[in-house]
Parts: sequence; C-alpha cells; structure tokens
Amino acid sequence: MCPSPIAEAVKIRQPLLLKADLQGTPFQFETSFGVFSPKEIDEGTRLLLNYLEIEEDFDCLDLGCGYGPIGIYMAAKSPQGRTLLLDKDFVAVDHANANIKLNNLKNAKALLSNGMSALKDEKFDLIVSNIPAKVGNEMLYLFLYDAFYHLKPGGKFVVVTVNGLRHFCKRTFNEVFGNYKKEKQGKTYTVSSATK
Ligand SMILES: C[S@@+](CC[C@H](N)C(=O)[O-])C[C@H]1O[C@@H](n2cnc3c(N)ncnc32)[C@H](O)[C@@H]1O
Repeated sequence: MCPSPIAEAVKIRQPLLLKADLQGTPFQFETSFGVFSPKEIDEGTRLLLNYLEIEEDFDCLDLGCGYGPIGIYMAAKSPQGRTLLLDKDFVAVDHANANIKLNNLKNAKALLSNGMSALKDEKFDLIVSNIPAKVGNEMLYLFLYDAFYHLKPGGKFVVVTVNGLRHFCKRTFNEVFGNYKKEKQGKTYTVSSATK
C-alpha cells in the first residue's frame, strides 16, 4: 500500500538524531530534512575540520552554519572563547541552537543572518565557512570583505568550496587579503585560507 502523503510529510518534519565523531571527539546533532546534509556530516565539512588550528581562547565564527557541525566543533575546541554561528535559514538556526545545548556548550550562539549582516563590530580569531555552492560571486565577494573586516589582526579565514571555485578563491583572497593558501585539494572539494 502507498504511504499517505500526510504521513510522509509528518515524517519529514520529525527531527533526526545524528551521532558523529569529529576529529576524534563525539558530538550529537538534531537535524531534519530540508537543512544541508541532514543524515551525515558533509564530506567537505569533514575535510575542512582537518585544517582548523584552534586555540582554547579563540573567538570563532561559522558562516552558513546549517545545523552547526563546524561552529559546535570550534566552540568545543575553544572553551575560553566565544563562538557565533550564522545562517540565513531559520530552521538551520533553530537546529544549531538546539545542538549547542545538546552538546553542553555555554560559549556559543546561533543567529539568523544574511551573510554577516547580524554582526556589529565583533572581531574573531577564526572565521570558517563551508561555502554554499549556489552563493554567486557577488555574495562571495561580500563574505570575503566582511570576513576581512571581522577578523582580528593575524586572524584566519578558512573555507571549503567545490573545486570549481578554487581559482575564484585564489584570485579574490589575494585581492582582499593580499595572500592565499591552498590547504588541500581533494577529489571534489578544496580548502582555502587567508590570513589578515
Ligand atoms: C554548504 S551548507 C554548510 C552547512 C554547515 N556549515 C555544514 O557544514 O554542514 C551552506 C549553508 O549556508 C547557508 N547560507 C546560504 N546562503 C547564505 C547567506 N547569504 N547567509 C548566511 N547563510 C547562508 C545555507 O542555508 C546552508 O545552511
């Protein structure tokens, strides 16, 4: 018998629980269909985490946090600092705030934000993003300029993108930051960084 569309819709709305080991530390995440990669940690996200050097007192920002794996990982690694997570999708922000609690973190908060528009004058040691694939060059430029503005001197911007964006990253990171480092190019994803 065919499942009823209502039963299927209800199933889609139900939160999923994802247990994941990130760089040797166990985390749990509430997710649901409709947010990015709800059933497993994205391959690009996992690749990116290998290239984050986080000090205990770092202030960190996760731009485009989804349900929060990157920001929550950074908050756990920098217990004396403060981590902000931003996303333009309110469902993602709700999940991220629930996941901050679920992982017993007191030093993190998720906010609804288009790019970094919800920020005032906060400055960070580390700004990280699994860049949304369909973001468009104009928005990417904005992310870059805003990242430069919101980094402390010596702070680092680290992103993972699909390989197709790596030349764009190299050119624009050099333009905005005056430097570019290709941390890793995998089969599908590239991790790029720049330092202020
Ligand atoms: C590739 S997903 C990464 C999600 C999460 N960081 C992870 O690693 O699983 C990109 C995220 O960026 C968010 N996003 C897209 N455009 C955005 C914008 N203009 N401002 C803020 N977030 C945005 C999407 O809603 C999505 O959650």
